[in-house]
Amino acid sequence: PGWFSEISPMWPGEAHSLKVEKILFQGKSDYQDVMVFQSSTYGKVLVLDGVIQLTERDECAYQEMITHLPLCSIPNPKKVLVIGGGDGGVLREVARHSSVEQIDICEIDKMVVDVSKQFFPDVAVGYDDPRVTLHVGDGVAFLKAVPEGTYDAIIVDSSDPIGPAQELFEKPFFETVARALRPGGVVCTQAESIWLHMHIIEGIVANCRQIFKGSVNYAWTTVPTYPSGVIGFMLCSTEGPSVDFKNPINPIDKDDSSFKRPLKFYNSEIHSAAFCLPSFAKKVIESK
Ligand SMILES: NCCCN[C@H]1CC[C@H](NCCCN)CC1
Repeated sequence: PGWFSEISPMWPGEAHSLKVEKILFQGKSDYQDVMVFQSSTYGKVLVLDGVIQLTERDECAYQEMITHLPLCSIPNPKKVLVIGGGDGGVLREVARHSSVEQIDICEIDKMVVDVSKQFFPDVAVGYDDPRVTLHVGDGVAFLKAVPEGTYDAIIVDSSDPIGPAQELFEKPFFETVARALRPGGVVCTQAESIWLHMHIIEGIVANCRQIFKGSVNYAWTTVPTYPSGVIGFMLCSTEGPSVDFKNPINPIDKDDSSFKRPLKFYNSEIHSAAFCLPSFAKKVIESK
């Protein structure tokens, strides 16, 4: 009864609101406030420190795009690491790729994992895959301990730069990611909104161009319940076999009945379209 408004200094002067039917969980972990509520029109909603992380109605857009943009750009991904993403949605999408043999996930906040398993079973289903290993801890420390060149793909499903994910937007972190990737390996990170965070994106692109000597591209998609209705991704590859992010080489948009649930959002056309940028963003991103 009433409305939840997502008010934050990260998007001053605006707030997306959702009508609340019932608050289902409220807690405080070692890292952040955790809340789940039943919304009137977007299903259940997960909120961390007052910021919407996912809703049942539109989480498919973000989870499918952040996963399939990198994994459909390289041949036969085998070893995949997810940093963050404790809700399990990215794991669910990675598990669709039959070439994948090992899926590691490093999530700092165990409460996010437990709350997702309790309230978002269709998202946390990703943990059921036998290839998945959960590490609860700091992604930066995890990556430093990983042998060089371990992973084919790393997906950084982080929250925003204010809070526990702050260091996942800084240069040292990108250097540990590059070291953990094989030659021609790929990383896809949550990279904010071109409407709200062009300055943050500018900094991320500049860092990535210095660190990743393969391809560096920015893609974006629509997620109605994220501020400004869009969210972006940095797609980078290390020096080695070339990666053309804009043309998927192993599209999985065929309606393959072998998947328990068909894809709701991703397909090979929207993959390529995701890299088409409006001029104000193109100017900044492609000039770095
Ligand atoms: N697996 C779903 C996790 C979602 N990650 C992030 C949650 C916070 C959200 N803020 C958007 C801020 C405006 N760009 C970005 C995605």
